[in-house]
Amino acid sequence: MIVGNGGIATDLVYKLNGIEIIWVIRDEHISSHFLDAGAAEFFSNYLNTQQSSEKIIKRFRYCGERSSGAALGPDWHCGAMFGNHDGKNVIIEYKTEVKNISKSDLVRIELTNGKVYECDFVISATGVMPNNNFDIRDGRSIDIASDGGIKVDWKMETNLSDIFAAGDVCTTVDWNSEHWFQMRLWTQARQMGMYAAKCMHYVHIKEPLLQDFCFELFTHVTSFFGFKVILLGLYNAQGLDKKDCELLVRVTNGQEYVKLVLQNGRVVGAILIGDTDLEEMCENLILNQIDVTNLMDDLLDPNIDIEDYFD
Ligand SMILES: NC(=O)c1ccc[n+]([C@@H]2O[C@H](COP(=O)([O-])OP(=O)(O)OC[C@H]3O[C@@H](n4cnc5c(N)ncnc54)[C@H](O)[C@@H]3O)[C@@H](O)[C@H]2O)c1
Repeated sequence: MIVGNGGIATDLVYKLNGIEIIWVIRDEHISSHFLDAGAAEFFSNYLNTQQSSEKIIKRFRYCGERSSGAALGPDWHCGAMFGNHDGKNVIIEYKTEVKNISKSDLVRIELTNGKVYECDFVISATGVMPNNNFDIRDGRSIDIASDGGIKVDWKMETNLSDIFAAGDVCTTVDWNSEHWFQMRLWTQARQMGMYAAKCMHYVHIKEPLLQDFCFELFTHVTSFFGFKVILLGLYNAQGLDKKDCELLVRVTNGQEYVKLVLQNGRVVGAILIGDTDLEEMCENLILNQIDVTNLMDDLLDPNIDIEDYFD
């Protein structure tokens, strides 16, 4: 049984083969932490896919076996994992949670929807919680945000001067980034860590500092069910009034899912699944805020090379 609907759960459902999986999610569609209902529908055909061979990866791969150091990033698991079941079968239990777990020979799980399952093991992948449980020797206290994270300003500094926080433990407050928002992801943790070090140095040498450009635009690149997934800007209209937004969607089953989020005729976010080759165009459209009202019909027309248009 896999409990949770985020990155780890989605990765594992794809990577585990030769096994029967019961996937317990609180939401109405899979992978809701990242995807909208349309994208989840696109992936629904791949739930029982047996992953055969790894695609060739053209980037440096991290390995945790020989050394310690940075997080493994997308290499936190290697290759496919096989059980001893004939084939693969994924059963999804929507809009439910675990009510009770007990252990005899097998693990017995009672769900809030009344169903009871017995399984060999349970993987709980229900996200991260900031660990804010520490004391400062001189009795001063650090400001904590409502989600439990340590509040940091745009220089990653807490309310106590010379104390900085970065990554999952912190919560960004009053950051004026139009197209960026915080999400507890290893990519952001890494960027924040490097940026915090730079901020500390600049505070120390008392020189002015500009906010790092990686906080200008939310970007996350990953892969789900063997497809490249790129999330840009306010890709799910995060923080926007949905009434003001328009969506442009192009779906080619088995190949790609493209969704652009527009507000006042300007692209503010995008979900790109598959080898769409649209990421650079979307990034530029979001950052430049070009009015595309007159181009709506052409923007996702596969017969028009829209990138040339903007060049
Ligand atoms: N290196 C990588 O490529 C990689 C891959 C996956 C995840 N991660 C990282 O690992 C961390 C944890 O990942 P994750 O998948 O656990 O978290 P996540 O934040 O991606 O998703 C958490 C999910 O759990 C659900 N949830 C929360 N409480 C629940 C409950 N009581 N019952 C059922 N569902 C519940 C939420 O609705 C959400 O869908 C994240 O920071 C993530 O960035 C890294």
